[in-house]
Formats: sequence, C-alpha cells, structure tokens
Amino acid sequence: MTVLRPPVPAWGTAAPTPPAGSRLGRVVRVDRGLLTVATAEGRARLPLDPRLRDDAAPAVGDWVTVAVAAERVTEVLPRRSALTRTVAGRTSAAQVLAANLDTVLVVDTLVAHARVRRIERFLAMAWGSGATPLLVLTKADLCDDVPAAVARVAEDAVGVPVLALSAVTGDGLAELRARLAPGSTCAVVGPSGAGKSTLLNALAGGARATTHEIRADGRGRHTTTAAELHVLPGGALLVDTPGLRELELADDEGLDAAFADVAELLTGCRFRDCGHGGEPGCALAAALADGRLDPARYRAWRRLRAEAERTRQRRADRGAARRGGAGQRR
Ligand SMILES: Nc1nc2c(ncn2[C@@H]2O[C@H](COP(=O)(O)OP(=O)(O)OP(=O)(O)O)[C@@H](O)[C@H]2O)c(=O)[nH]1
Ligand SMILES: [Zn+2]
Repeated sequence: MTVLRPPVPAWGTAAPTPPAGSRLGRVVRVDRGLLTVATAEGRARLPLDPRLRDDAAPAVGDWVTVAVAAERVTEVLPRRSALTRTVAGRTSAAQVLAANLDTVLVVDTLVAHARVRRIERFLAMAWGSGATPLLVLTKADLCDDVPAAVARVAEDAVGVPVLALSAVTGDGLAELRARLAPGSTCAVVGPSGAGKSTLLNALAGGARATTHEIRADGRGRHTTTAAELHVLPGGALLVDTPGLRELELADDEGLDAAFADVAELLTGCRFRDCGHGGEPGCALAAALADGRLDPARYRAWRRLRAEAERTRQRRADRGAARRGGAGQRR
C-alpha cells in the first residue's frame, strides 16, 4: 500500500476493533471513486471493493476495513453517528456527509439575529445525527452586548451549550478548542455567511487546504466536492464538509430534541392524535394563548415537522415503487 503521509495520530476515542485478518482505517477524504484512508501504516488512496458499490458509500469519518493485498476498502463498519442530508430530487436518498461524529458545531453570527430561528434546522440535524450539538456564535467583535445576545439565543437552544467568539480578535477561540477533546471528531454546519470557513481556518491553522478553486475556464469560483478530515493542532479531528446549503431534514429524529419544550407540551393534548389545529384540549393552543409558547417557535416547529413528513413520505413512496418490481436500482 502506498503511504502518502504520516498516519492520523489520534484514532478517535471510539475506534472499533479490526476484524480478524484485516487492517483498520479511517476515511479522511472522499473524491470521486477514490477514498483516502488513514491506517496505522500511513495514508493511502484506495478504490472501493466493487462488491460494495451498491451499498451506502463510505463518508468522511467512516471506519473501514482494508484488504492489504488487494489494496482496496472491503467493508464499512457500523456508524456510531452520521450527519446526513437528503439529496435533492425525486428519490430523496439520504447522503451521509460525515460519519462517527462526537460534536456538531452549529455556527451562526451574533449580529442581526436576535433569535435562534434560522438555525433550528441545523440543531435538529445535529441532534438527529447522534452527535452532541454545540452552538457557536461568531462575530462577537461586531456585537454591542454579547452576554445579552447569547442569553436570548440560549433560551431557544434548549439543552445546547452556547459559545461566543470572534475570529478577528481571537476572543473565545481558546474556550472552543478546550471543548474539542483530543481524538474526538467534530463537524461544522450553519447558514451561509455565518463564518464557518473563517472558523475552520482559525481552528485548523495551516492544516486546512482551500476548498475554493478558480475554474480553468474563467467562469468563476466553484467549491470542490471533496470532504476532508483534518487533524487540529489540539488533537481533535474536524470534518470539513462543503455544500451544506440546501439542508432538508431527512427525518424527524432530531426534532423532539431540538424542540424539547414543544415535545413536552404535546404530551398534554387531550387527544393522542391531536393535529394541533383547533381541536379541544390542545395543549399547544393553550400554551400559545397564555404566552408559554412563542408563536414564531411554534411556526418553526410546524414547518420543520411538515418538511420531515414530506421527506418521509417521498422515501416511503420510493420504497413502494421499488418493491413494486420496477427493477430500477439506484
Ligand atoms: N468581524 C468579523 N467577521 C467575521 C468573523 N468571522 C467571519 N467573518 C466574516 O464574515 C464573512 C463570512 O464568513 P465565511 O467564513 O466566509 O462564512 P461561511 O459560513 O463559510 O459562508 P459560506 O461559505 O457562504 O457558507 C467573511 O467576510 C468573514 O471575513 C468574525 O468573527 N468577526
Ligand atoms: Zn394539540
């Protein structure tokens, strides 16, 4: 096997035991058709065993087994957690963006957003992945009253730690680094312009290669599709996943966690199948009426729930079509 670079020094706190007779590796980069895998011997660019192609493709962060003699990845080991998005289009297949994450950094700015509304879906996505979300609020240098802004957001981000920082002054960066344990794996998600790239660069130091390239034909910038796992100076591992723009919830797994307050209220509805649309004894209606539930938060919950339901329905339809014997795979 061709050793390209020294191996990833920190193996992750939960490295599985390699199956007998094979070598264990972690996927650190995915390019079209080729995986860069770090093993104890070093990094290698390897193809996937053709027999595996019909299965879910490995993602950055996946633990895999490598057949040394054949120089190929033979097996993707079960994932502890996975950050997924639904691929746009008719099929709504879930694409794994990053596997085996411990922490998902949900990034937004402290400027001009008093509430957590626009990142609720990212929090839900983080909870749904099985990892623990950490809310990072950037551009503290542009915010007049950081503690007040943090307090407002923290109120809606139930159960999620909130950290404020500035990539310009460096304030708060040390606190964030201290939360990323050596050997743990994290990823960064958040809306456009939130400061994700800037934060990644600040965390990774020189370790991160640019993901923006100038197109040879002069038609402007494009973002490479490669996702990559970087080793941060402190020993934590960071998944760099470009293209998280068109986020859609793949399921409602994360919703109850992101909206724990709403989920709690729901248990009080008189009817178990309450549609919360004016039925008698609806606990949500009562909470809205007496101000315990913020109407905007309620609307956000309904929107995300409907989105998850549409995705679920499309998946079910697709599954039914496949079982119907059309014989079209993938
Ligand atoms: N003042 C200040 N500006 C910042 C900070 N962090 C990022 N910025 C600026 O905010 C703008 C957006 O930052 P990016 O890092 O490109 O944001 P992004 O989330 O990666 O955006 P997309 O690539 O569109 O997803 C840039 O002009 C940054 O220089 C900060 O802490 N303070
Ligand atoms: Zn109800």
